[in-house]
Amino acid sequence: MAHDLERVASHRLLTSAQMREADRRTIENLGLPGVVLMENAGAAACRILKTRMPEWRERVVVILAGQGNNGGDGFVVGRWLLQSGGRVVVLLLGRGADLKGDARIHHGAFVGQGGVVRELLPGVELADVLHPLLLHCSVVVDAIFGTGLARSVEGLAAELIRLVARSGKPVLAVDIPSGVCADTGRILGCALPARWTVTFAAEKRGHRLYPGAGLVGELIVAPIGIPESFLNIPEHDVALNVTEDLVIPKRSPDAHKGDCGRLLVVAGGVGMEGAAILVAQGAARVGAGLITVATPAAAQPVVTAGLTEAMTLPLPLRASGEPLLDIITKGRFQPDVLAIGPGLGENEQTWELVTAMMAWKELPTLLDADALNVLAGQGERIRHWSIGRRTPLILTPHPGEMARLWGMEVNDVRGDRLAIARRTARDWGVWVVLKGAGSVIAAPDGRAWINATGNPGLAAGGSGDLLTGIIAGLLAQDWPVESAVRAGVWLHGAAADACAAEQGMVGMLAGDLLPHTRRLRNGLG
Ligand SMILES: NC(=O)C1=CN([C@@H]2O[C@H](COP(=O)(O)OP(=O)(O)OC[C@H]3O[C@@H](n4cnc5c(N)ncnc54)[C@H](O)[C@@H]3O)[C@@H](O)[C@H]2O)[C@H](O)CC1
Ligand SMILES: [K+]
Repeated sequence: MAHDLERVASHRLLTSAQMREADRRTIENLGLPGVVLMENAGAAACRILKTRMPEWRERVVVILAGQGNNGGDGFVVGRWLLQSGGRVVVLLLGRGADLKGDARIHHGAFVGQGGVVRELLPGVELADVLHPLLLHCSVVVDAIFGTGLARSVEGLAAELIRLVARSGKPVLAVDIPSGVCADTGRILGCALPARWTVTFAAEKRGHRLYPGAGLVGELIVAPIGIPESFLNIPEHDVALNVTEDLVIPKRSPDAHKGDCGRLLVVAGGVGMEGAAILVAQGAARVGAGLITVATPAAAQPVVTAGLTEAMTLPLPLRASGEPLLDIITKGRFQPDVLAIGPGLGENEQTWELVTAMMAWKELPTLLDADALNVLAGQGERIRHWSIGRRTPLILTPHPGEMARLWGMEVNDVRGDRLAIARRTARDWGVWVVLKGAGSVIAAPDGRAWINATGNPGLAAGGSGDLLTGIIAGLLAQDWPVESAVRAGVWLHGAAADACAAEQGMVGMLAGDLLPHTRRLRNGLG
């Protein structure tokens, strides 16, 4: 039963406007009144509370309610808890008499059932009200703000959130932790961290976008009667990055190394040999057939020593007079896919190399790290490259690299990572992976995905290089670009999660992820 209740019907990540629209359609097209949806929402949250905290009845349940429909859900939770013989106190921000619509109806039902509502009005000594209640409380239900949060949280609401957060009591958030913007994951003023969040019908973007995503705790999606067809509409073009819907080519039983793709990695430099090695190892561990690493001549011996299976190619220094690209184009290795950037250094030579390679041959190409740094402020050039291209161009910046590409502040990138990733993909006609907690993947056609695998253990040198290798290695095996990029990002994070499960997050090395990457990649097909 619980399993069915928690079934995830859709991987779409909705905005609050899209959710309201699905709500409206259900009310108008199915004739189900909003008060029924609210009843279903509150009842589902109540069931989750009881399963997650079986000892809830031993103490008081404190429900924090706001003036909107999120507060209405809170009254439904309260009524069901009362009917199960529990003790409940609702702290309502504002007056019961000011409530409207469905929330007003459920306030009435709660009070009718004998429920206690304490109204919090300006001038109240919040600490005096909260202290004794929290002392005897098992769990706090956060029904202050949901998807209707429209501006920064201030005043009494902010004070309430801060006091409850400081108490350390377990919090079950209704729909979304109050204070988190459902569309962007931004924290509007302050927000209440939850141990569990029960959301309705589908996840919202704010559940997966940081920093808000970090406050959600365990996320449970409960159906409330909204049909799946109202959730899965094409305009709902942002989804959780899962692998089930991806086209993953099967390897034929008689495959030989030439069938598994030839990848040319252009990476590394003196003191940055490890970057080139990690790209190649990532690609090898996801199954790329033949890998050649072109690296500055002075770095080649170290890169070669670090790689048993891959080949290396020395890039001459400019002083040799030989055009950099010649050494690659004259070589016998004819690549299917290019990965350029990690460890090359932000210098003239890298710029020359990147621009020459982009002009050389139209191959699926991934640009990362210094290949992106040398293109700072050159979005127009990137857009030009992508015009008329039949093979994908993939950029994998972290927020700092993205900021440099656009010539903007890194905080502006961080403030709305989804929007900037989508704009980059659409305006420049490229695939984008904007890295960071909850990496955003954006396609040139406007679709986007938020990745949920991975953990802070990845915040260490080398992990980006590994991701580049993984995506390029999958591309080299002729995976469709969407599959290579999405599965690559998923795999990279999932490998980190598997690694953390074994030995913890701290001290995780990019190289530690390789065996997990291999195992998980084999699980994909
Ligand atoms: N959409 C659905 O299918 C269902 C949603 N339910 C629940 O309803 C909320 C959304 O309700 P809504 O009334 O639109 O908004 P909120 O309750 O989140 O908040 C609006 C409320 O708060 C005021 N307000 C907004 N921002 C602030 C602020 N910073 N400071 C103070 N006050 C603020 C605003 O003016 C309103 O009064 C959704 O999350 C679900 O929980 C249904 O119950 C089920 C169907
Ligand atoms: K809430």
